[in-house]
Amino acid sequence: MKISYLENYEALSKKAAELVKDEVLKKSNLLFCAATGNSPTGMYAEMAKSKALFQNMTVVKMDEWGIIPLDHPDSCESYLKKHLLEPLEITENRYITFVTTSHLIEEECERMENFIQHHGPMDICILGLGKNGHIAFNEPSEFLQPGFHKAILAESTIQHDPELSKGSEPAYGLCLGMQGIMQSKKIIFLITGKGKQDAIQQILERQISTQCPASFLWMHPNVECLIDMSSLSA
Ligand SMILES: O=C(O)[C@H](O)[C@@H](O)[C@H](O)[C@H](O)COP(=O)(O)O
Repeated sequence: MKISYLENYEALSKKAAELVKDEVLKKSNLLFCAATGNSPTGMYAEMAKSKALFQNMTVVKMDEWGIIPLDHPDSCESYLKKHLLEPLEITENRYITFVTTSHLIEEECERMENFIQHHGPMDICILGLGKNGHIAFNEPSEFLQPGFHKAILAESTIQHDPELSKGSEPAYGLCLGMQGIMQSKKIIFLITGKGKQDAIQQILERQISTQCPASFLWMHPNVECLIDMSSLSA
């Protein structure tokens, strides 16, 4: 994992967008797996300034909350539409998505896993760091899951949106598994935001543990980890 320290969020966003631009110039039809959340928002805005470069890129949604519908303003779907698909003019046929409705979970996980097996691996996978060390919704646990799966969300993850706890079953999400992440050709790992010092420290200790799924990124040969220095003390 190559670690770069950036002065602030803006610098991190610019650097991350530059890294993607370098890749799209080498291969225009990138398969781009997109995280949501605060970490990549600035990076996507930077990419939108050069949207002509991304005419052939296919975007894959990395994860989605259960319980809330896709058209809910807090869904990953709504986020991607607003921050990535519309600004970059990614057409419907270049966007791979899924629903999280309870009776379709198994089917959707299988469909996404098949997509990855047939069209993958991802050329670029964008990851953010959860406060508890999660990547996508791969939460700290005794075991991690390789495939696209339903994940029961940790308490710190649910705090993102109280609506997620409204259903009759534990709050869940669907997400790309550890194998899909680890097989990506390049990973851009964005570390920014408050309350992440413990997770950052665990990563920097270079000890690989299922209790910090992000620590597995040390085993990947091509990870650009960008750390916003303000998150080291926030
Ligand atoms: O939101 C997602 O798509 C990811 O599943 C999630 O892993 C996220 O990257 C982290 O929780 C960090 O979230 P922030 O970027 O909002 O800090």
